Amino acid sequence: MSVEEVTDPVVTFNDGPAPLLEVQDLRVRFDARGRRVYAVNGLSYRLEAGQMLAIIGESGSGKSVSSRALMGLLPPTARISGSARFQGSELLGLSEKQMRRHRGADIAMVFQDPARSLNPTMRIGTQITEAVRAHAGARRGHGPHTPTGGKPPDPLTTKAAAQERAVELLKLVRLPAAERRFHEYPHQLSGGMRQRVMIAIALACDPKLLIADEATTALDVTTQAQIMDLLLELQERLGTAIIMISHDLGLAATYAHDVIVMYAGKAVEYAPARTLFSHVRMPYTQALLGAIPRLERPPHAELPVTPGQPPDLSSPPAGCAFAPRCPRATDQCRTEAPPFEEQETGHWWACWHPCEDTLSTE
Ligand SMILES: Nc1ncnc2c1ncn2[C@@H]1O[C@H](COP(=O)(O)OP(=O)(O)OP(=O)(O)O)[C@@H](O)[C@H]1O
Repeated sequence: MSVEEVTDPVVTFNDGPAPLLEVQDLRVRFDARGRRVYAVNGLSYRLEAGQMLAIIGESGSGKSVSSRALMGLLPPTARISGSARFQGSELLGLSEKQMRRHRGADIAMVFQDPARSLNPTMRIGTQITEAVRAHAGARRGHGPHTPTGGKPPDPLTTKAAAQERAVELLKLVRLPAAERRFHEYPHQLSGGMRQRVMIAIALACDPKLLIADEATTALDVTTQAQIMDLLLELQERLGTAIIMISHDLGLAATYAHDVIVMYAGKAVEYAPARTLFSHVRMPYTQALLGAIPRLERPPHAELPVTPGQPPDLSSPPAGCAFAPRCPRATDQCRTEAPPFEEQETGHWWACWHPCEDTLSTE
């Protein structure tokens, strides 16, 4: 089977005003060393400005790959198809130069490991100042150190103004003693502080969309809650839309407006958070809910969802990918993939034998 041969009907949304981001039938496969991996297999969703969408699922379900595809951050072995329209314009298929414009001005990403993303040899103030100047340059179509081609330079490309903005950003992300920390190196900061710095760098471009990929996973639960509160506050104050990628349904339930549950590269359930958690339909979501991480669980431990493993994405099964692990599975599930459809208003799922409300967590 190849991605091109997949016959799932393409999800279509009811007409309405164009959202900030509309992803339609996103597919990503990797071709390397004679092996083909079907990492994302027809993902569709909409994200409105100022909203938070959580993408949830076990390790390997395609959460990161689907988001990196939007940012043009996948290796050349990736084959991408579908559509991702950001403010009405297509992101997929852009050249690296065109994509850099978006990364520099509209969309930013924060990753799990701030220690690796920050330069250990540079003071954090310098790193944020550079980001501010680079984005100001990108807005004007030039870098901080390149000629302006007759255009007046953006004030933020000057060092002093950019430094001032950098301190402002550190205060915005509530870094304690921002002015002092400005002169420190990453190793002098705690993990939570470093993540605040990464968020400050991401905000340097005033993004309309922030993708937080397991941004709090490496942190202890208290710091995790502080960072999530910060993201929520920024979203409310600045109107930034957020895609939160996480293993953690508890975080999604607390912070997100909408939730997508992914399994084996597909969305299997998608609804406003309140609907999803009070009327779980997909047995996989039900299994995840039974496995919300306990406080003592190590942060990177696999979710003990339900016995069995997700399928090998180099040979996806013909029927429902969750069938081999699903207590409700029948022969139909093993042979025929259930369509992903809006089965109740605003609530999408892909299951032949969905859970009834009596099984929900209400
Ligand atoms: N560069 C690559 N080449 C081949 N396969 C890849 C590549 N990157 C990711 N994959 C595969 O794509 C699938 C989806 O990976 P992805 O990182 O999106 O999962 P995830 O849900 O984000 O998992 P995690 O929570 O562990 O980050 C996995 O099977 C992974 O092994």
